[in-house]
Amino acid sequence: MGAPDVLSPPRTGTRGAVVRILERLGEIGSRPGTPPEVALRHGTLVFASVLIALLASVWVGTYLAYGHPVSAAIPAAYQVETAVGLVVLSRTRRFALFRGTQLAVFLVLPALLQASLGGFVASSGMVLWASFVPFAALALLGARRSAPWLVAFFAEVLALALLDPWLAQRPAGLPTGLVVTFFVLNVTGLTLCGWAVLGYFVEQSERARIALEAEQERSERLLLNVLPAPIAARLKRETGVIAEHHDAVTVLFADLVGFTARTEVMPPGQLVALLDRIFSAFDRRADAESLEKIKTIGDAYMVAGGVPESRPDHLQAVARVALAMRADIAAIAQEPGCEWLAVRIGMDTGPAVAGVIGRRKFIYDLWGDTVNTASRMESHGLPGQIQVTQRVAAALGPGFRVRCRGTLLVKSKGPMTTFLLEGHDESE
Ligand SMILES: Nc1ncnc2c1ncn2[C@@H]1O[C@H](COP(=O)(O)OP(=O)(O)OP(=O)(O)O)[C@@H](O)[C@H]1O
Repeated sequence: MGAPDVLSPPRTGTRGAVVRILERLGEIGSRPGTPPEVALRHGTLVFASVLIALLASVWVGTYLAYGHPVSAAIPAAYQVETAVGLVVLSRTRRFALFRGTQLAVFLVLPALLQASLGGFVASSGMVLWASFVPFAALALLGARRSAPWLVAFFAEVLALALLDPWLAQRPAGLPTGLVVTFFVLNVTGLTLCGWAVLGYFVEQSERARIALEAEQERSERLLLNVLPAPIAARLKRETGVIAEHHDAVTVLFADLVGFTARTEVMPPGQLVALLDRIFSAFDRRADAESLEKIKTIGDAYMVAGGVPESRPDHLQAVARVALAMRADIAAIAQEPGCEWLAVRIGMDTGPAVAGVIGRRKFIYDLWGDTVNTASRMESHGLPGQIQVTQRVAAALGPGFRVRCRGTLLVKSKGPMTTFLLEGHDESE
């Protein structure tokens, strides 16, 4: 069962190239086995750090050009710190260390740069960049653990505000046009970084959501393969045993006669393939009548009607399936090498308890006298025949042809009059 294509990000064109780069970045800080959502956070910070380090070149170049090497050294220090941090991260995979230093450096450096340039106005509000820190902390650490970073940012802005009159006495003296340009750059740059990081986050979460949905759908399909839908729904809501009494159900057991003996002469692969072919045909017959396949037990097949939801025609539906199963086996037995194949079918109808028991490898099953008797009808039956109880024969109704077999001594039950279901007249 292949995963749907929606899971795969685009692999071609510019978008594909960007996705590949982002994925590589995400791998840098993640140990093998890191859950995808955690790796996503790692990748986001690495991506943001690299993006901002690249943008920092604009400030480094400009301050150098205008003769402010100390101010230029501050964004350059961020670039060096990021490069060293990434190398250490890729070697140690200690993401917490990288995260802590990145946040701290990104909180402190814009404030230092602002101070070096002469306060809020002269630096074009450089401390704005530090507002990125509480947002990043929120995304990386969650609301509670990011609170100290928010407080630290506020404290920093307050300290700079208090120091501003003093800092403003030593302005960097950059041309007004450049100061305004930097205001524009700081505001737009910060917005661009925020947008890109948020966009990356949204894109990744969307992919994770789609992957999760596909996964849920797969498990749902698997669950519905082994449990009837209403029972699966109940099992998801409730814990504990599910056992429901049903007044009227019909149970069928079908056993492949001589199959066990064949295991000694037929290659196992061939035998299993034949069993698969037969049981798949039986599955189709049960599905066609909307009956609940209960299980296979070795070379036996069990199906029931009237569970988990009651239906008035449970007996007739199971009887039709019994005849169809017998016809399927008769057809396969015509094939060369399969002449030995025959099926013995038993049926009974009446009350039963149906449900799910156990905690592991559980299945939906049925219990009670009706089930035991249906099993006995099969085990005391004849190859190629459908043996049914008197109550089945009496309730089948028009269209079904039955013949009395006689009285049998049935294990655990004593003498029982049984019947053989011979056919069904479609016209009835
Ligand atoms: N849910 C079920 N699935 C498969 N087989 C079942 C189920 N319930 C009952 N049977 C089978 O029905 C048959 C008859 O059951 P019953 O309880 O009358 O026999 P028993 O006393 O257990 O005797 P034994 O198991 O020795 O044949 C048993 O072979 C039992 O395995």
